[in-house]
Amino acid sequence: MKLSKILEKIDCQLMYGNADKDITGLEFDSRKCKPGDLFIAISGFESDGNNYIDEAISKGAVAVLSEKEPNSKVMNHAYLKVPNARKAMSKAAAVLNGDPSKRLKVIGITGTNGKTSTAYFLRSILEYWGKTTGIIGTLGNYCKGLELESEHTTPESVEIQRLLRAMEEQGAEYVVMEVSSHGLDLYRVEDVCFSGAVFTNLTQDHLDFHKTMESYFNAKKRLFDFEIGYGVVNTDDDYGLRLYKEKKNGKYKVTGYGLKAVADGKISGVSADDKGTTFVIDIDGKRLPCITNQIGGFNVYNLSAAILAARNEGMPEDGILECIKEIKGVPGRLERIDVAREFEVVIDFAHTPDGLENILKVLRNTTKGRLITVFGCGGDRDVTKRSIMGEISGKLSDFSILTSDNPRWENPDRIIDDIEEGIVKTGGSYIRVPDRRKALETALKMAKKDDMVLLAGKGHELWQVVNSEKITFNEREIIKEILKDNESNQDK
Ligand SMILES: CC(=O)N[C@H]1[C@@H](OP(=O)(O)OP(=O)(O)OC[C@H]2O[C@@H](n3ccc(=O)[nH]c3=O)[C@H](O)[C@@H]2O)O[C@H](CO)[C@@H](O)[C@@H]1O[C@H](C)C(=O)N[C@@H](C)C(=O)N[C@H](CCC(=O)O)C(=O)O
Ligand SMILES: Nc1ncnc2c1ncn2[C@@H]1O[C@H](COP(=O)(O)OP(=O)(O)OP(=O)(O)O)[C@@H](O)[C@H]1O
Ligand SMILES: N[C@H](CCC[C@H](N)C(=O)O)C(=O)O
Ligand SMILES: [Mg+2]
Repeated sequence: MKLSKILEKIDCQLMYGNADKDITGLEFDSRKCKPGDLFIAISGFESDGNNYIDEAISKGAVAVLSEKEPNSKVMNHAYLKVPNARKAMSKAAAVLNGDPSKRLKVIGITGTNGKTSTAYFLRSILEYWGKTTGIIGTLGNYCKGLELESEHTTPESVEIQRLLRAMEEQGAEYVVMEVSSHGLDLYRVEDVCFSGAVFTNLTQDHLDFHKTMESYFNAKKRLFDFEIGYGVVNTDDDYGLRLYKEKKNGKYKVTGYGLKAVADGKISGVSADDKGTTFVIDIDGKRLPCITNQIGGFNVYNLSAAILAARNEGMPEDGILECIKEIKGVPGRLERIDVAREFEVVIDFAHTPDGLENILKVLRNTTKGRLITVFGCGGDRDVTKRSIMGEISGKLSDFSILTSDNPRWENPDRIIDDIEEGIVKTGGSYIRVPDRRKALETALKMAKKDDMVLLAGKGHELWQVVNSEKITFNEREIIKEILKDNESNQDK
């Protein structure tokens, strides 16, 4: 595509060069630049892309986009100055990829917890309706057999637009997409045209990045400031209720859901056993009797959000209710591992205070014996959530094993110190086992008849991030190996 086509759509000044050049791709990382790319120089939190312009050019970039004045003459290479490089990058990506979200129906899901779960449920429901549906989120990006790599839950705008185009080419009519607060703050979804948006909840996480809950909320709220078709909002959540009240009489329809009276989609009659859950949603004078194989109070919320979004898309209610009866669970969320022992093992992705509290309450209700919890907290992330999670586990578990969960550049022992600060307040029993494999061994050795071992925090993750290295760590496999070793030791 000619650079001039992109220029037409963005607020920019052409400082050098001409706009007649052909641009074949966009790249914000100089190390990955290819011939024909437009290099976007971003001033980041860690470094400044402007320092890598020469490298980008040496790798073949033919044009540069930046917020800064050019400091070396890049006459042969068009140089565009923009007020906001991330916003310009998003627009350029949409233009270069032919604005796929204008033809697709993209449903964005935001909130602290439950995005992946709600997205998976919604995709299953839409596909049951016969709609080809792509998904973008924490578990990867998929569409009808196509699998596309990306690093983030909500990828960079350049990747998002590329993914949406690929999904459209794959025949997608719908795309369900997790929208993280980082994604919103860093303008990754600025040029995605959303058919609808869901808000699951807002509880403490990511304060390393947002600093305060208010600015975290404001980031999430941006999804609802776009020109969206409708909103589906959890009104049992305090921040959700604020959002609902603010947007209720606005430009688009907002459906509140929850157990409390204010909801438009009012949930009641929740009843669960270990095989599933039943509940009712009253909406627009109708009763929707929901029967599902899924358990966990939080999944009642996740399913309700998915049901109401599908309903807003025009899917017939009987199809939705039929689909949720046997809907597929989400990998790494409340996932029971078949250990063939008298105790049970569950893997879950709880990595926030609210997530951990919820999963522990669910398991407490279904466990006759002791609840043994293995968990840690991510390094280089919200430090203040650690002691709160320690406190929660101390109160709700019979025994906690404090271990590592992606220490990244931090010292694992220091992270555990922070968790320990919270757990000691409760008087709950615990030990520190920083090596996660040893922590799993300890838990499995302790577990007796009717006990439940919860492995929290890693969920679907098949790795442990130590410094910048991603070391293979597959909890499902490791559990099996440990149990096999224990068996053969007993046989000796
Ligand atoms: C806090 C955050 O989100 N940071 C993102 C941000 O990084 P940054 O601004 O610090 O970038 P930087 O390292 O300073 O570099 C500035 C620019 O120079 C470029 N560069 C750098 C070095 C070089 O040699 N050449 C070069 O061109 C970089 O590519 C970048 O464009 O912009 C980068 C690229 O534009 C992102 O990769 C990076 O994500 C980091 C790695 C990250 O870990 N993000 C996580 C926290 C995240 O986004 N998580 C959310 C939430 C998950 C959830 O709760 O579900 C997600 O959506 O995944
Ligand atoms: N609606 C919910 N409310 C509170 N906790 C939830 C909810 N849904 C799931 N959880 C808990 O949070 C964990 C993460 O769920 P899920 O992966 O769906 O969230 P997410 O918002 O996608 O997280 P991430 O921000 O890491 O992408 C689950 O394993 C479960 O313990
Ligand atoms: N999306 C979350 C995932 C956390 C997963 C947990 N295993 C950790 O590393 O803290 C984050 O980036 O904060
Ligand atoms: Mg997710």
